[in-house]
Amino acid sequence: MAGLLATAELCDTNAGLLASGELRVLEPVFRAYGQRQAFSGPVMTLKVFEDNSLVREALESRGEGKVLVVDGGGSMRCGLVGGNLGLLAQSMGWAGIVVNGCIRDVDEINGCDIGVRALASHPVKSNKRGIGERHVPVHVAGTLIRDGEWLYADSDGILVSSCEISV
Ligand SMILES: O=C([O-])CC(=O)C(=O)O
Repeated sequence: MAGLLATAELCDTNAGLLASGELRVLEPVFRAYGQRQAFSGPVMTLKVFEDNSLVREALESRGEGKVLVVDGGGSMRCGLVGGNLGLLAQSMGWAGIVVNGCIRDVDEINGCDIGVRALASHPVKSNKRGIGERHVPVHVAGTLIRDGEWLYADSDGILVSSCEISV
């Protein structure tokens, strides 16, 4: 796709970075949502548990092409992103959202011009108590992801790199 890097090609041409761990592959546990099947950008991390206050707060700021990585601890008990937050992410210029947890309002999110990856959907909303951490290293799908690293997602999978990779 124009302007986006294919993850398979990135892995083929950066075997050294893969071996050193500078380039890492998330375990293939995600479902794809949103209009953008492929997306990439610098990462902002959040660590939360069944509370999406910090997710809303992050998406209310300018995305500038960034990818919001939300480590929701893999909870299967509520959705951390819904249709309103999907629209907010789109209007604030986020490239995508990766959720280690669930989302809801799937049909609405699928209409948004962003890329979304999540473990599953769940109809229940999350708590809103403002609890969580911003910009902390997170472990998602077997992979360490640090704030400011680069994430590349397409139909084949999701990669995280310590620095931006160009072809
Ligand atoms: O606000 C929430 O909890 C998530 C949601 O339903 C939405 O974004 O529309």
